[in-house]
Amino acid sequence: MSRAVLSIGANMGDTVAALRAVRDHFGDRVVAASAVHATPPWGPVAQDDFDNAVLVVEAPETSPRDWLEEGFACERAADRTREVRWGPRTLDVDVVSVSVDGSVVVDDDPDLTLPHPRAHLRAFVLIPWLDADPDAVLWTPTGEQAVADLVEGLPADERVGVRRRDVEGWTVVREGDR
Ligand SMILES: Nc1ncnc2c1ncn2[C@@H]1O[C@H](COP(=O)(O)OP(=O)(O)OP(=O)(O)O)[C@@H](O)[C@H]1O
Ligand SMILES: Nc1nc2c(c(=O)[nH]1)N=C(CO)CN2
Repeated sequence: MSRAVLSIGANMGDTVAALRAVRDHFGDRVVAASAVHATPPWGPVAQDDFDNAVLVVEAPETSPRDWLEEGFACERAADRTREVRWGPRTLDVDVVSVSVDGSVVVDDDPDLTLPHPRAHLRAFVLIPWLDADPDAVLWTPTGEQAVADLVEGLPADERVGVRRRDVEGWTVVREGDR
């Protein structure tokens, strides 16, 4: 079984519709979904706040590259353009981590680096991930770390800006609930 943690985000257009479209795309393969979180922009570009969520998806026989390609397909469907690195976008789908038959995939391929090399720094990834899976663990070059501990270690000002939203029709599914 292949399992991926996907970080999805948007800060242009109908952001909630864009996140919903990704969730609908993965359908029954979504085994956990965080709440939608409003998050201040991470990175050097001044821009509007994002809406972010984390989906955990599972399916047999799906390679890491397949998960990435499906994310790209969702981005294309949202008319995503890549103008400025870390700039505003209608949809971003990042593959945070993949495991196959329980083993974490570690790869430094620039086209698909796993786990995502900046995930451990990002409140907009870690806080929603913790919401979907309170026991989540992230592989890092210095060993596995509980996502709860990574969140604790973030600067307080990055944590407080991330706010859980109550979005009509968006059901939170916690790991193990299904
Ligand atoms: N784990 C990953 N998830 C998604 N894309 C990845 C990953 N590793 C490498 N990439 C590559 O990164 C490229 C740029 O992706 P994108 O424009 O979404 O980056 P970004 O969202 O601006 O920045 P960041 O990578 O810091 O999230 C993609 O073409 C993709 O091939
Ligand atoms: N809060 C937040 N900030 C970002 C995001 C994102 O999804 N959420 N995506 C970015 C593109 O790489 C850059 N900055």
